[in-house]
Amino acid sequence: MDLQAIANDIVSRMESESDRGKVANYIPELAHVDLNKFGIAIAPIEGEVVTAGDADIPFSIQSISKLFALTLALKRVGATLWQRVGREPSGTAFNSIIQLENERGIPRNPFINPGAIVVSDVLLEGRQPDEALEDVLGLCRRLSNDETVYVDDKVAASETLTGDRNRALANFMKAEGNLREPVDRVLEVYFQQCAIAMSCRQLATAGRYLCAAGQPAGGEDSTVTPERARRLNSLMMTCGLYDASGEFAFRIGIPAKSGVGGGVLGIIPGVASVAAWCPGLDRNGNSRLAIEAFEELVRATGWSVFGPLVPPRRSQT
Ligand SMILES: NC(=O)CC[C@H](N)C(=O)O
Repeated sequence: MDLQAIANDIVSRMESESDRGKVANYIPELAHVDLNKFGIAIAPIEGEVVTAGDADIPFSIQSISKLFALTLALKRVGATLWQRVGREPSGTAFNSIIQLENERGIPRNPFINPGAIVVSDVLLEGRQPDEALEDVLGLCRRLSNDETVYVDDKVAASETLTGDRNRALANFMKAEGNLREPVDRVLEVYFQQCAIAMSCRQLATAGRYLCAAGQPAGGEDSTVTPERARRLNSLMMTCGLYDASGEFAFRIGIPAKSGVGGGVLGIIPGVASVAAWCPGLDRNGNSRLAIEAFEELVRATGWSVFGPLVPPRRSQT
């Protein structure tokens, strides 16, 4: 299979797309990013990473960081985490408040904002915010094999200024007894981890730990056991794209995690890790063109955990 030709083809199709969605502007610093950017990187479990388009430009990974933070929190406290965070799709927006009150401060899953804020609390317990952040940043650097991965301070400052909704979620959980550390310190960790910047190449390389766990190519990496990788993948499948997770599973059929910076990381277990990026979002806060790119990719490669996608017959189009 010529992955380079497939990636090039996806980039040229995306270049001609006129409906590119809208950049996230509730975090003002993200509103400056150029809508015309598009990149894709495919990291097979063995061999060279294939890239096309703007695959080496770092972007704000935002909620994709929730995956790395969750990986570390599970290492820290194991399955006890599930007493404080659920494992069900939320069916609501990632920053919804209403469900949290109905469910007494226990977030539905670790990939919506309140769930990730609990995860930040777990990472912070017993240490300083910069130590907890170093843990997440260090994991991103180690997995991507690139020490240049950094926190974009402007994005972190921008979200700290405008993050009142997240403050509301965190204060409510504190009132319900589901946060142990002070709200400001928990959010300091959360806002900064969301502001980690990575390129598609770095992100796809990092995602290999989830597609290679238990495979010979997984080698000695002890980031996750094969069992935990399977569970993280299943959470990505059911909750990784918020309220659009069902639609993504229906159309594309691989575990994935999105962020409002416009990135999507997708895992094809045992095969490859893929990152796509275009900053324009759809109404659910997922990148419009990154999702299209994944659809093109699984159609061209047959990669889907539910079996190959067959190109539609002419009569059906
Ligand atoms: N969906 C996202 O990427 C949301 C992350 C963003 N930092 C927020 O808290 O709103």
